[in-house]
Amino acid sequence: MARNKFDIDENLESPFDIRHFRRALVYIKRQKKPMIVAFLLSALSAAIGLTAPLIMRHVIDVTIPEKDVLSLVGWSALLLITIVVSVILATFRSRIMTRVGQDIIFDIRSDLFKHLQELPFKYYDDRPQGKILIRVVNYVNSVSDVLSNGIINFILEIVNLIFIAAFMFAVNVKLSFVTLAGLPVFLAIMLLIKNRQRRAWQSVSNKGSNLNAYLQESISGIGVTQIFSREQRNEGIFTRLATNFRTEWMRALRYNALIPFTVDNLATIVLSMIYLIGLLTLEPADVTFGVILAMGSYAWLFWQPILNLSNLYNSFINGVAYLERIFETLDEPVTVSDAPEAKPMPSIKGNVAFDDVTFAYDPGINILENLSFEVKAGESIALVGPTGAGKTTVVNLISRFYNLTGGRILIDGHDISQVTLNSLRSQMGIMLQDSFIFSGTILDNIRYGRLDATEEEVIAAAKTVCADEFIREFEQGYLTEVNERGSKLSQGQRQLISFARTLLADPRVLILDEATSSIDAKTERLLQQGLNELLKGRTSFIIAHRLSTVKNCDRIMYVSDKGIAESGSHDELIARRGLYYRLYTAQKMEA
Ligand SMILES: Nc1ncnc2c1ncn2[C@@H]1O[C@H](COP(=O)(O)OP(=O)(O)OP(=O)(O)O)[C@@H](O)[C@H]1O
Repeated sequence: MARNKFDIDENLESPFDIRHFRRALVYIKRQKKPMIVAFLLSALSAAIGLTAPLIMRHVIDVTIPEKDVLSLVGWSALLLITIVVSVILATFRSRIMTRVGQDIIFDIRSDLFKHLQELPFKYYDDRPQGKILIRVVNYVNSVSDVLSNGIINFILEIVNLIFIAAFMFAVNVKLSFVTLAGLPVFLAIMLLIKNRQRRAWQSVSNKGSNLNAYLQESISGIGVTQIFSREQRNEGIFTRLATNFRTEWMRALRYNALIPFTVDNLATIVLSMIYLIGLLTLEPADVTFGVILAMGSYAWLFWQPILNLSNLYNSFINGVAYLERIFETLDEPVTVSDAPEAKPMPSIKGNVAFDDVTFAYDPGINILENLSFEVKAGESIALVGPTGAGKTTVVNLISRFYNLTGGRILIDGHDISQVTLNSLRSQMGIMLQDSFIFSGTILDNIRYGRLDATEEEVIAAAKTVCADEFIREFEQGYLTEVNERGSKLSQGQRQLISFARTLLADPRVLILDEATSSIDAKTERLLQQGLNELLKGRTSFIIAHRLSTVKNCDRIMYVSDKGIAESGSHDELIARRGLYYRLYTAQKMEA
């Protein structure tokens, strides 16, 4: 399914599945104690609140006719106390539940983040980042309230309803049945709109997800947008997505608004019926004026939990749809993971062998086919060749970022699919063209390579790769704060920092994918000395379009036609006058 586009809706049409909700109990169970306390506080607060109509009935039927002022003051004071106590209890409950909600958010987000960190490149290749982000941020926010307050309120409203019904029947049975008569009408209306309402909210979440994905993509690509003056066009796309979102939101709200509208009208009709029937049967029967007033209050109170329950039902429906997305992410298989019997990779010497390797990103479209070669420890290998030939793919496979379609890759004779990922990758150093800089200081960024490195070691690494000089030119030197993606730094400076980071990690196998492409020729010459130091005794794979960078490598492999078309030293390949020769002479002529 094409998911990797901002305007393709995610599929949210699966029917309401209570299993997602049951699975969420894991998170709820961890909050059992505070939730029980909160529930008891709420129940107590609600029960106290329900005594008000009884007090009113007594005051109207007994205290006022007797003109007992002292008693009236006493009852008024009691009424006030019930209100104050009820408010205090509700405040405590609200505090507890805010905490519970945040703890649930924390737990789900931690699980999601941990899983996202383990998911293979393939997962990220297939979907826009914005759609991943909205799951971790917005969807988790949305379900937390349903899983915490939602559950408590649901139980509470049911209990509330039972309490109110009990009080109501205790006061007058006949008028209680008049109140209940509105229920079947309400249920029929709910049944009529529930599916449409659910689909409307699913659509809102889809449009929100699309909007988020586009926003994220636009912010990341703002440079390209401005270069190509695409602002107006992008605004058009954004307006379309935002309009879709607004339209769906308004549609969903119309369904939502139908519920209070129905409840209010039914409650008013029921209330009128109570007054009408009550007045018609007023004394000498069992109905007093106080009873009619109390029943009116209870009838009004009775419809409140029903309104709340229908709103909660709506939240549950949405919550389950969000839970589905969250669990789908958590269930996303970690396809690149440790084999059941995986052993740690022993200290790597650096012999690398491809044994009949075939690889496809998408089934049926092989990028590499039956590729075999051997590299001795300490050898430096250059991978050159046309764009899209598969050079990056070759080096990504050495670090096992993807699983092979066929064949094996061996390091020092160990099949890399049979060793633990951590032990393998921690001994590899990978530097990409787009050197990622994290928000923090330059020091932190270099130290990312080895967290326990001392400041001296960080500086030494920076010196080796010729980064020390420019870092010291910043006012704050190594403590200069850089933004996420390193927007304060030039592309070349980012590459140098990332070089220092890799050097610090002291890897046995080094992979440089266009790592020096943004460094000027003068700095590159300087860096070359450091690089020679860095390469000594390590196996290295260097991808570079600028052939002058890789001339001195022990071996140059020309990647094309799903394999290695030519392989040899620079001099050998020049003498052969083949593909490499043509590429080299073409570059020389350009220069
Ligand atoms: N994540 C991916 N999903 C599907 N196909 C991909 C993916 N990444 C790369 N490819 C395809 O695999 C082929 C090899 O890509 P690769 O990046 O290895 O080429 P390359 O030789 O490193 O190219 P360049 O010199 O442009 O960096 C290309 O045809 C590309 O379209």
